[in-house]
Amino acid sequence: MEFTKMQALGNDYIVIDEFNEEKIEESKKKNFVKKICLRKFYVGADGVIFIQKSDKYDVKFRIFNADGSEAEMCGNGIRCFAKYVYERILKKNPLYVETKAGLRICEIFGDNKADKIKVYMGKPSFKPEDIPISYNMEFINKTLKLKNPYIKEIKATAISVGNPHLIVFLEDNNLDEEFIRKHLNIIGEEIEHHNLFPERINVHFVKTINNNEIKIITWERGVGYTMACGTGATASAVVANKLGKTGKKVVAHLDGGKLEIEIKDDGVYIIGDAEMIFDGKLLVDI
Ligand SMILES: N[C@@H](CCC[C@H](N)C(=O)O)C(=O)O
Repeated sequence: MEFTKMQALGNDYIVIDEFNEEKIEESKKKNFVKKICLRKFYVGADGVIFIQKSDKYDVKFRIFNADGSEAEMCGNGIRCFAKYVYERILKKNPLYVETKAGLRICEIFGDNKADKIKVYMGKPSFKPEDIPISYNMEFINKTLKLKNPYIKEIKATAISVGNPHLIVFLEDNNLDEEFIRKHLNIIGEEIEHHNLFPERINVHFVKTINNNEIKIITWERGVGYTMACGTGATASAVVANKLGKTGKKVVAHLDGGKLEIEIKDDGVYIIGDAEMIFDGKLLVDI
């Protein structure tokens, strides 16, 4: 079985091209993803992207986390996907992409190659049912009770950008980066599985640098610590703007690099790149 390893901001994915034929049976996808993402035994990645035919738009994007769960959207993954589709399947620009979160539009910059990709990320929502969160009103700057030994409660905001995110500002919680990095495995894991979030949640610890820059440490649902999360950066920028911390154009600094985010009336846009690392052929049965 052939695959391509790609990365965007250090968020790494195995891309499987099923545009013309299904390579992994639907019922086997979850277990396949869980195994192939194991870094010591197989290829290793934060997740797997499947490229499929769409009945509605140009092409269909499916993203699975390393634990085998299927997510609705992925901001870094969709740039990897768009680069692959544009360079190897369909030279169409912009690309209209079907995702579990709805339509996403990828505009490609570059002559023959997709050097940069601008993605329309849709409209964010704070509605509890969209996230989902078991709370009777919008969860904006509210207190979340925790049980770990390091921190008893945090002030945070829950938002959906197609997938669920909880945004925690370090400055609003008197926390510093070193503390979060040290205890991220415990705190991130607890929040991801908190009973307020029936479908679990991605968690981001954000520091406001100035009116147009933020810094983010990410814990991803179904993966754990990752070097970046595109939907998480989008969500963080929207919440920072909503809380009056930043303007509508923000540069997010992530452990894997920088992402540009712009909030407009019709939704949010991100601009960044993606890279093909290698093509591979799986020699073991998974
Ligand atoms: N890394 C991604 C998000 C991938 C999905 C996420 N872990 C979820 O379960 O919602 C990104 O760049 O957005």
